[in-house]
Amino acid sequence: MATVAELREKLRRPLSAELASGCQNRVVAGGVEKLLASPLGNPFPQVREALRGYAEWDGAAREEALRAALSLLTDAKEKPKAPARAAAKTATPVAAPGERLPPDAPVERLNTGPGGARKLQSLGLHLLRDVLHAYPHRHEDRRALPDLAEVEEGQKVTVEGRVVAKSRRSPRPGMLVIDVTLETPSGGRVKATWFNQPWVEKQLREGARLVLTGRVKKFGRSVQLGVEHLETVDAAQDSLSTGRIVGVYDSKDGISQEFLRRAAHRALETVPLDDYLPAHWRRQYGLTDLGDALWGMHFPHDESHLSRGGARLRFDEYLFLELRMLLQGEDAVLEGKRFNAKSDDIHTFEGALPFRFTNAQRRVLLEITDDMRSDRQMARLVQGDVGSGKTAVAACALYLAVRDGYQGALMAPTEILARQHYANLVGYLGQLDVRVGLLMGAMTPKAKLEMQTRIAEGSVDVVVGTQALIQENVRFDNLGLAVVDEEHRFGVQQRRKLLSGRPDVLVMSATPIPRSLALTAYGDLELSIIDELPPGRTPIETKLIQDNFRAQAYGFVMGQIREGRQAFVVTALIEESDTLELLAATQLADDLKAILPEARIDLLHGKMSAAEKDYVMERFRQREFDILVSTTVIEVGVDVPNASVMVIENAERFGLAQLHQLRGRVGRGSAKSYCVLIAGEHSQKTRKRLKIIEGSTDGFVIAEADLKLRGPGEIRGTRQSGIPDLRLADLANDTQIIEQARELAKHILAHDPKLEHPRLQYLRSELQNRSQSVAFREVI
Ligand SMILES: Nc1ncnc2c1ncn2[C@@H]1O[C@H](COP(=O)(O)OP(=O)(O)OP(=O)(O)O)[C@@H](O)[C@H]1O
Repeated sequence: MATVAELREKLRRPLSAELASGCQNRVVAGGVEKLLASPLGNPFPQVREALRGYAEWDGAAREEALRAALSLLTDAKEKPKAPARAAAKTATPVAAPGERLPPDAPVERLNTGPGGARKLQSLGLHLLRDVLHAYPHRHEDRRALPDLAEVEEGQKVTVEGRVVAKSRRSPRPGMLVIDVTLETPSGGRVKATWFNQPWVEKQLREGARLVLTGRVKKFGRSVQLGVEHLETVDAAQDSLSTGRIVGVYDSKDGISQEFLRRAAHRALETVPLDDYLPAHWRRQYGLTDLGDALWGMHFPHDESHLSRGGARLRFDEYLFLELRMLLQGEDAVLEGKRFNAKSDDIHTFEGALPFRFTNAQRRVLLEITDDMRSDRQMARLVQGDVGSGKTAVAACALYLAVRDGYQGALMAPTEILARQHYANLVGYLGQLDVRVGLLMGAMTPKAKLEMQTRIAEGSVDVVVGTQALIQENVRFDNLGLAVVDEEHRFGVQQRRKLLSGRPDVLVMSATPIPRSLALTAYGDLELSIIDELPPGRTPIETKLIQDNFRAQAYGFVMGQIREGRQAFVVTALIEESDTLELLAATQLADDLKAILPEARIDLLHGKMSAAEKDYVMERFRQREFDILVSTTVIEVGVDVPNASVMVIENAERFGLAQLHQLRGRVGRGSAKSYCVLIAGEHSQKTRKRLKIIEGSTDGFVIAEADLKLRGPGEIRGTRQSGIPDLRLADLANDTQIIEQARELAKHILAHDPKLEHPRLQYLRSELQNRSQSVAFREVI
C-alpha cells in the first residue's frame, strides 16, 4: 500500500506540469483524470471533487481548480500509523458525534484531531472548562475584506487569499527576502515581504490559503503589506478564521490559531452550557445567559454579541472574586506580631540614608508602623510609581522588625530582581549591622543548604529570595515581616496563614490600578499609595520617532555611551511565538553591532535560564558592556542606575502601561535620562496613544489617558488588567460592574453564607471549580 506521501507525489507531478503549461496540456490533463479515477486517488476525494469536470473548463477556472487541488494535496495528512491507532484504542475515548460532555471532562475526550489534546495540554488547558474559558486575547474583524483599491497608507488591514507567486532572494550575504503575491477572492493582489524569516517559508507554498494582518504600504496602485500576523487557513474545511469577527488566542510555536478556534468551537458544541447564575439575577443586572456569552466571546455574530458576552463574563469574574474574598474575609483579622517599631529606630534608619524620605514615603511608613504596632497581622499593599521609593520604605520596615528581634524576608518575582533587591538591601541595611542573605533556586545545593541553616538558626536577619523562600521548606527561626514585590495576584489571605509564624505582610506594586479596581483586586489588603517622586529627579525626556530616523536615534545612543553611560534597547513583542521574539532580538543585536562597531553589545531574552539572565544582568550592571538588547523580560523592576537611554523598537506594538514600565528602567541615577520610542507604521490612533507617553511620566495619568482613548465597545485586547483572575477586566468601564458584582456577592452571602440553597448548587460548584481550574487558578 502506497503511503500518503507517495500518492501525493504521484498526483502532484502531473498537476504541477499541467499548471506550468498554462493548463493547455490535454495529455497530462487526461492522465490526471485517470489517476484521480483510479484507487490511488481514493485518499483524496476532496482533490477529485475540486477537479470534477476539469476538462470542460476554460483557462482561469482550470488554473483555479489546479491550485486548489495542489493545496489540498499539500495539506493532506498522513494517517496515524497502526501503533498509534492501537494506542488510541486504550486511551480515553473521544466523544461520539453528538455526545455531550461535562465541563470537567478531560480534553482528550474532545475530538481535536491527532495530537490535539497534547497541544491543548501544553497550553495549560486540561479540562473542557479550561478551553471554554481560555478567551481570545483580542478580536479581529474579518467580516468584510477591505477593498484593496480603497485602503490607505499605514492602515492596518486583514486580507485573505491564495499565494499565486513566491520568490526568495538574497540581496546580500546572510540576508533572505521572501516575497509573496496573494490573490484575494475578488481578484485583487497584495504583495507581502518577509525579511530573514526562513521559518515562515514552509507556510507560504503556492496555492496556500493565507490570512495576513499588517500595515499597508502603497506604491502607486500596488498594495504591499508589512505583515504582523500570518495564519494559514485549512482550505478543506469551512473556515472559522475568515468572514467573521475572529478571536486571536494565546498560543505558542506550532499551535495554530485555526486549531485553537476549532477546539473552542468543538468545546462549545459539546459542553451543555448550563447557567450557574439564576435567571432573575441575570435579568436584574441585564446580563445575557452563559451560553450566549461564551459563544459571543469566541465566535461573536457582531460587536454587540461580543460586548454583551464580555460584559457577562467580566461580571462573573468579579462576582467569583468577590465571593471568594468575602468567604475568606470571615477571619480577615488574624492575630499577628506586635512590634515596638520605635521612632528612634526610624530616625536611625533615615540617618543612614543618603537622602531624606519624601512626605509620601513618610505617610506610608506611618501607616505601616501603625499596623506593625497593633496585634493584627498586617496585610498592606504599598502602591507607587516606578522609582517612587517603595523599596526604601520596605527596607525601613524590615529594619524595624529586626530591631525588635525578628527576622525579615523579601520575596521577588524573578531571580534578577531578587539579586537586585539583595544589593539594595545590603546598601541600606549593611551599615546598620543587619545581616542580609540571599536564597534562590539557582544557587548550588551547598550554598542553599548553608543559607537554609543560617535562616533556621537565626544567624541571618533579612533574607531576600524568590518564591522559593516560602516553597522550599525554609524554616525561619523567627519571621516577623514578609515583604512581597510586584504581586499581581490574590490569595494573600491564604498565604498569610501559610507563612510560618504568621508574620506581617507588606506587598509592593508599581502597577497603577484605579482605586475602585484595587479594592476588588486586592480586597484583602489595606492600601497605601506613594504618590510623589523623590525630589531632584530630572524627568526622563521621551521622544517618539518614525523608524526612518533610527540612524539618528542610535547616533544619540552612541553619544551617551561615549559619555560613559549605558543603554537598553528593547524589541517588540512578537505575538504567540517566543522563538520569533528571540530571533528578532538576535537580529537587532547583530544590526546594532554593524551600525555601532565601537559599542559593546549583549543580548538578554526569555529563553535563557534564570542563571544565564542573571549573569548577563550582572555584567551589564558591572559596565562590562554598553548596550543591552533585550526582549520584554527586562520589564519589571530592573535597576541599573548608570543606564541613561531606553530605546524601544516597534513601540506601536506595546501597551502604554508596558511602555511606562520599560521607561522606568532608566532615570534611576543622577544623570539625565532619555527614552526613544521608535515606531513602525501605525495609525493616527496609535500615534495619539504614544503621544501620551511622550507627554507624561506619571503612571496614573498615563493609565487614565489610555483608558479614555479606548472607546467603550471597541474590539480590543482582553488582557488589560495584568491580573490573572481578571482576564477580561477593563479598568475604564468596569466601575459599575464591579459595584454590581460586589452588591450581588454580598446579597448572596447575607442570605446564604455557605451557598447551601439548592438553587445555588451550580454557583457553588462553579466557585469551587474556578478556584481549581488552571484558567482561574491563583498562580501562587
Ligand atoms: N526620598 C528619596 N530621595 C531620594 N532618592 C530616593 C528616595 N527614596 C528612594 N530613593 C532612590 O530612588 C531610587 C528608587 O527607589 P526604590 O528602588 O526604593 O523605588 P521603587 O519604588 O522600589 O522602584 P521600582 O518600582 O522601580 O522598583 C533608588 O535609587 C533609591 O535609592
